[in-house]
Amino acid sequence: MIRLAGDLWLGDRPLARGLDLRIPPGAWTCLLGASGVGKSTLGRIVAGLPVAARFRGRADLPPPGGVAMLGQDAQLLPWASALENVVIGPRLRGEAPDRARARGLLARVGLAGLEDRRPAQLSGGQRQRVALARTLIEDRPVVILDEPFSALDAATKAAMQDLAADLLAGRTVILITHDPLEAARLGHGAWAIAPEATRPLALPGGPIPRPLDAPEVMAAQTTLFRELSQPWAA
Ligand SMILES: Nc1ncnc2c1ncn2[C@@H]1O[C@H](COP(=O)(O)OP(=O)(O)OP(=O)(O)O)[C@@H](O)[C@H]1O
Repeated sequence: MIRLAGDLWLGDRPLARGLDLRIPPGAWTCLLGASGVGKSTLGRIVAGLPVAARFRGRADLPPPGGVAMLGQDAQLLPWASALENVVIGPRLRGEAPDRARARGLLARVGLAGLEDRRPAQLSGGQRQRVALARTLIEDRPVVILDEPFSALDAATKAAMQDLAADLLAGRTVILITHDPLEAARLGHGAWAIAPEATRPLALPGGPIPRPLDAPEVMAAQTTLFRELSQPWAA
């Protein structure tokens, strides 16, 4: 279980106090909360990446090298093909890239035949799928998704959510999102992070991805939206 219990500070200013995040293994946990409260920072702390903020408290984190991260912007190298972008991690580490596996992953994300395209020759959704394949090739037990679908149109977003739920099944996933519907579809658990406290949010049960139009998903979306719009009761 990944756990962060304590306070997050930026210089002499508290960002989020009273954090008590528990992230169970093998499940999807969503982090929601106002812009600037520190969600991406928490994701980066779990990933062992540098952050501007300081965390004070108890941190049970995955072992180094155990985390892969996918952000809102695919951050692909513009001059490299889709295939070369997928193998960029091994190449940067000086390892022999497994291009056959990269091709297989591109096929799994629906990009067979587009391996040689540059990012500028792909749609936004296709670029995010390349980034998802790049995340998958790392084969890490913990995956952090930092608003990975937020720039996509509604239909592409739903398709990417389905794909990610399928391909990341069984892993520990932290999904940072502003979208209550996304949390209602994909979360096994969810936390609302606010400056003064963190609290668990109620989600529907059952397997993910939950259907967009399931009554319990639509009801959860409304409840989450209301909860996140309320002034915080610490
Ligand atoms: N490199 C940096 N240097 C200084 N301050 C930073 C840096 N990166 C982030 N911050 C600040 O840290 C705080 C938390 O940022 P973070 O990106 O974690 O928030 P967030 O909750 O993910 O926001 P959003 O939902 O808008 O993405 C913000 O106030 C931000 O301005």
